[in-house]
Amino acid sequence: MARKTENNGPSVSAQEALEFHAMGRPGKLEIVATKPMATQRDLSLAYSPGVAVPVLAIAEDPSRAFDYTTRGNMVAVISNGTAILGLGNLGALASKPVMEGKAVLFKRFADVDSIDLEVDTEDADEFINCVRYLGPSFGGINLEDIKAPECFIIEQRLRELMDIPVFHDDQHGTAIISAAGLINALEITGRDMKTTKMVCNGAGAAGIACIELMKAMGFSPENIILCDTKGVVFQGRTEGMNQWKSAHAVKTEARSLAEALDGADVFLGLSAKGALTAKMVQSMAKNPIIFAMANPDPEITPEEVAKIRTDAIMATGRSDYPNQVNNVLGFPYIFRGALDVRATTINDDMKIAAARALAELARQDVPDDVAAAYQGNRPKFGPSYIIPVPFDPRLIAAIPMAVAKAAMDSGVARKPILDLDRYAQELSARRDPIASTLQRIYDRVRRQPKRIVFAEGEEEQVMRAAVSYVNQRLGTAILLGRDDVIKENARHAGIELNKQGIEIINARLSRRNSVYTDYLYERMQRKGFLFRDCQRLINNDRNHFAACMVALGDADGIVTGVTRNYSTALDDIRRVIDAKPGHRVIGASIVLARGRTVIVADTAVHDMPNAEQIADIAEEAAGFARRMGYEPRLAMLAYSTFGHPQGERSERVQEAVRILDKRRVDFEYDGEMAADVALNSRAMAQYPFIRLTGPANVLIMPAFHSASISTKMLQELGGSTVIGPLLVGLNKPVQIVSLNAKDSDIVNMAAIAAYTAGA
Ligand SMILES: NC(=O)C1=CN([C@@H]2O[C@H](COP(=O)(O)OP(=O)(O)OC[C@H]3O[C@@H](n4cnc5c(N)ncnc54)[C@H](OP(=O)(O)O)[C@@H]3O)[C@@H](O)[C@H]2O)C=CC1
Ligand SMILES: CC(=O)C(=O)O
Ligand SMILES: [Mg+2]
Repeated sequence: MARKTENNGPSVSAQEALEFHAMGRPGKLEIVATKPMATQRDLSLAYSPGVAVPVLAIAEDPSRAFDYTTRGNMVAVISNGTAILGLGNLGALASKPVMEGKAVLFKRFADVDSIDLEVDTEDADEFINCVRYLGPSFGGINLEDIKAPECFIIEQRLRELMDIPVFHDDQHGTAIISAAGLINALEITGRDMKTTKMVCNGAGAAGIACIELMKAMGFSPENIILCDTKGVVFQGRTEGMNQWKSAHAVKTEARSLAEALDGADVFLGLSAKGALTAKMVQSMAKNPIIFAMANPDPEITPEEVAKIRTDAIMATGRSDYPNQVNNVLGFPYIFRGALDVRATTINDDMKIAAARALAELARQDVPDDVAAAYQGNRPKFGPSYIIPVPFDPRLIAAIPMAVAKAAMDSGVARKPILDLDRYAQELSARRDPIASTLQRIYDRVRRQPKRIVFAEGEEEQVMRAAVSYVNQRLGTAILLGRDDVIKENARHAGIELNKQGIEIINARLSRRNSVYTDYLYERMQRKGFLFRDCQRLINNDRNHFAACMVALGDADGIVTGVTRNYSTALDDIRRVIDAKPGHRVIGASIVLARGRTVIVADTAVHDMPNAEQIADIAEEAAGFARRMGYEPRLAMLAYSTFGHPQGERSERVQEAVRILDKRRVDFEYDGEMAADVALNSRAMAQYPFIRLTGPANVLIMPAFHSASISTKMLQELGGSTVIGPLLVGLNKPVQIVSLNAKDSDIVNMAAIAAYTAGA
């Protein structure tokens, strides 16, 4: 069953899907220990006798389970497989791939630990009894793919029996996401909820929950017609009814989906593949809103709709079309927020808050790192972009925050969050380990804001970075460039520069122009530069102008690099700014990998340093590590460890270690050693004389090529996040980004420049 689509998104074949699930360890999940289990002592702590201590503590005070066990961050995804996606009742075992999938999405998107449980019964009471006793294991229960009407009874009963959130994702997750998409689609088509006519096809778990939420949000009950396999759910109908359908039965002459849809504004499809025909779409109102959400195949495809109407807003549940209205946008983040306040339940206020936050996100300008989630096609709020994609990195901060606040306001939070700013930062840190390292830097810069000059002010990503710098309250952003060009480029890119904290300076027209020229000439006159050469550099080269601004105190730091290669930009800057007295300029990169942070140097300046220079690099890097908040344990790396195997390259490193010995530096260091010895305590244990007290957190490379190659490989193959190279040792804060830097990279570098300006 090869799936072909006419869009740019991923399209997968059946074979690919099977191979994906079978490759390596079958399935999509494994359990990883969070504590070391290497020694006898570890065993004594983790298991008998040590484990008895938290047991007794929890027996005395059950809330301690959140401190000593996984409970507070653990959600069970539970199904009996009676409504697997839109595939029908295929049983508990067959539902396992979907449930494993939901569990990994919890982890990937919101750092919620999750496990799937497939319960092999269709009997509601048996199912309830199975789940109700699992409460102590979990912080929340996500029910999935259980068919209506049993799902309503099961969820209702479990909510009564359990004191943790029980949330049937197909009901409420779907309702929240469709509500968010619909809020925006109504806005774009100029409709009012109260008068919008909607037809919901599918009167099961998802359909019923969706229209309940829509009504709670302001849709008029008489304007919503519900349909199922028997047609319209009208007042007086007896066939195929249940109490949940009856609650939404309306007085209408319409009996079929086709009749109901005549003139309707909105179609919500939560039924089955192919349920909506071209003819029905034809009969809908102007600018119809069509959410064909059946999975994996929608009620009608976007291609089919496009053939007959060009005025429709079209969404499906799939990731390979625009406007994916799928509950994956909700459940990870909703549980994140609920867990973080130890909510007893997920109530309507929390659901509506999530829907509104999601809708709001789609209306905001999309920054560079978010554009990457959209394959670089920066979307603009409109018919093809009514809702963010699941990979949108803003979701992790926005949705849990809204949910947690709503939980606190509605009185269901057992552990209210007192510092919401800190919570926002913690949420961002969950998405990307870099965020927690940067958090401290951002915090301090906010307390001591700085004026940063963005030397390439005419570039779009630089303007975005400047706006973000100011919006994040980090200080003033100075954009260097021609005023008219900057304004035109900003207008074209939809960037609002007209705000306090953003200044534009045109080097040629600046009243400081002659002062800077004199300053540069003073420095360069004996290095082959005439006055007019300096004048030209100040007029035309923004790196020189920016460097003079900082050198003469008109700004606190510089960010540059998106239009020049690294070494050219550094040469420009070095004409104006020297090394700090007694220091050597180096490049240091911060590498975040598997929860560890290491600083690698020199990643930018010295090609093949001699022993003296390697020792200097080590000192600079150690100082940098301290300024970043790490107590340095520094490994002088080579291909050999303590003399084996011998080689000329290693001798230079050995010599550098001896130089550091003589200098009596005040940090831990040792070498020469191979990278595995430096980073792995077991490998390190083979050298009992080693002077490091633990695995190294600063790695000094023997040469530029090994530094550059290893950090780039870590980034590309190891999935590590690398910040840098950061310039260290200059007398003034300057950071040079890479040519392909995104706005978020530029803001980080600006923040680091501002941070070092205060150091
Ligand atoms: N995009 C998303 O995020 C989500 C999408 N869905 C999709 O919604 C669909 C329903 O799921 P769910 O509510 O959990 O399942 P349920 O089994 O609880 O309900 C299915 C409902 O669909 C109706 N139905 C089935 N086929 C048709 C048809 N051809 N025409 C009209 N109605 C039909 C059934 O009618 P009857 O009552 O007469 O049997 C029933 O009311 C699935 O395709 C699923 O993939 C679900 C959750 C999330
Ligand atoms: C997305 C989802 O949960 C479903 O289709 O059932
Ligand atoms: Mg589902």
